[in-house]
Amino acid sequence: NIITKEKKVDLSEQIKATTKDIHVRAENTQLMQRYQKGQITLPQYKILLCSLYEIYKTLEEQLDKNSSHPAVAPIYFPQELSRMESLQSDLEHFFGSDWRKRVIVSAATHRYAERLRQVGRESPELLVAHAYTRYLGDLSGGQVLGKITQKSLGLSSKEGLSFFSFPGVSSPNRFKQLYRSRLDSIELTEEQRVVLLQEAVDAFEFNIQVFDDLQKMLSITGEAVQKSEDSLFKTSPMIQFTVGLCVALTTVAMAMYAL
Ligand code: HEM
Repeated sequence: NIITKEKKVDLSEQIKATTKDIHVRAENTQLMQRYQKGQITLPQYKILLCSLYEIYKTLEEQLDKNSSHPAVAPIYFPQELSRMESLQSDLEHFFGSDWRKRVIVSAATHRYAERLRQVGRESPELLVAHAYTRYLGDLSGGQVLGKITQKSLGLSSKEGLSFFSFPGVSSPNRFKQLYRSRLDSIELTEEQRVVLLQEAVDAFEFNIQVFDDLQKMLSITGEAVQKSEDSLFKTSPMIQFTVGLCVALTTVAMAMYAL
């Protein structure tokens, strides 16, 4: 009828408006704050790369599998956007040729990847929300983050930073425009649209949890190093008890032997 045929709000505008608040939350996570201040260290960056690898590997596997799905096809740009290979070469740069054995992934990253697989299996149109959240982010704030990373890590060349460069995209702004027009061309029922917008918020939430997990892992690793240094001088109560027991038993045994 006439009412439903009235001009609909574009999906690209709706998705941006719906994720505005959670974007601010993502920017304000401790990890992103430290990042922006140029306080990211090499161990921190390496661990972030591991998570990004797991996320993009899964996202791109699911996009490839569903590339002819009517909702996915318009936003399927493997040549221009695919990050898997660039992450592989960055990981190889920082970890060496045995990088595959050294990739460690946090629990939140596993949950994110699990959601991507589930969506790919059960409702591929929701992959649009995930692709939007990562790729448009990379083409926006990601460009500034690339420069910050190079500076923070004191890298003289672009080596190890291929994640941030998109050789197939000559103008990120123009590409973002194209991407938005493709988003707007996707046909969705009203219900699918509502669910997709929520999935975009969830996609940001998954990213926030990954950042929080990494932040925790890093402070624990920091503390763990400190603790293991301390423990060279302090023995645990259990060991103290065991040593005490051995001494006591030896004393008793020696006393019995002497008798
Ligand atoms: C330090 C952290 C971040 C900074 C400084 C930052 C900055 C920006 C900036 C300047 C834009 C362009 C806004 C515009 O074109 O109007 C943008 C867009 C975007 N960012 Fe971020 N961002 C950060 C983190 C993130 C994270 C963690 C995600 C998601 C994982 C994300 C996802 C996006 C998306 C999807 C867009 C496109 C919005 C649209 O045009 O529809 N950003 N960001």
